[in-house]
Amino acid sequence: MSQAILQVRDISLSFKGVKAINALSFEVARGEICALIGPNGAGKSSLLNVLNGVYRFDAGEIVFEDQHFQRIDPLGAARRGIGRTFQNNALFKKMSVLDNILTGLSRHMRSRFIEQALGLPRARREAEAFRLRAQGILEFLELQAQRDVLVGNLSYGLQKRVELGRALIAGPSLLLLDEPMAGMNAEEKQEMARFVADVNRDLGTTVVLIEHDMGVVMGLSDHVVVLDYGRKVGDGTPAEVQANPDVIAAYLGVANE
Ligand SMILES: Nc1ncnc2c1ncn2[C@@H]1O[C@H](COP(=O)(O)OP(=O)(O)OP(=O)(O)O)[C@@H](O)[C@H]1O
Repeated sequence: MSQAILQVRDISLSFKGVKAINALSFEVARGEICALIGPNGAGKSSLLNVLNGVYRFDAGEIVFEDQHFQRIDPLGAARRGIGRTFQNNALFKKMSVLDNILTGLSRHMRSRFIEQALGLPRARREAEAFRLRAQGILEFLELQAQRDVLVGNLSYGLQKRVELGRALIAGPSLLLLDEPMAGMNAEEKQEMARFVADVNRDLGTTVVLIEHDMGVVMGLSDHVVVLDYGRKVGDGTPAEVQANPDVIAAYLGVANE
């Protein structure tokens, strides 16, 4: 088993001639928290969409768990252990917290719809196992008290936590988080950072996250990759990246203006 859980090799992606990602290569070590940073339009979300199979890349390859891919599809990515949350959360507001978390398993069900509808034994056993897993996630994320609350009635910070739970229930080995702290107040950010660190440490999940708050990035990540116009302009520890003149010019300088 290689040290790197993920290798991005020379990946390019264009939209009608606009290069969103340009010959990008970097590695994510197993067990680390890797932050992707860069100005708006740098290609960060596009990269997450490439990694979980939503966008088809034009060139290069992805190596995940030592397997080489020239193409990834969303179902295949989910089944191989790549989980994902989105920038604008896509929860079901009129469903309970528990049911929202259970929707994270829809791609992993073995029993067929007809077996579920008829309540056949395999479907019943599967449903029970999934409920137990959901219960474990609720406890881990300290959401037991909100188990039956409709998601639309929760605070924004708690909704983001439910979204994390929905991604976690499938037991991903690699979790992609698209701005998990966006729009949060300082307290909510701190709380979410704690949960991301707990997921990484206690569940052993490798995390790749996009984040704009430099304080959060520097405190939480083991590794930072900096993008600008679809290219990599920095790659190293938070301290190395902070001291890199190209990064300061491309991003940190701009952010500090
Ligand atoms: N579906 C799409 N169709 C056309 N162009 C797109 C699409 N998605 C992204 N782009 C373009 O690709 C480039 C990279 O965008 P992307 O959203 O990946 O950047 P980002 O770093 O995530 O930015 P932000 O921080 O604003 O979310 C931009 O020029 C964007 O306009």
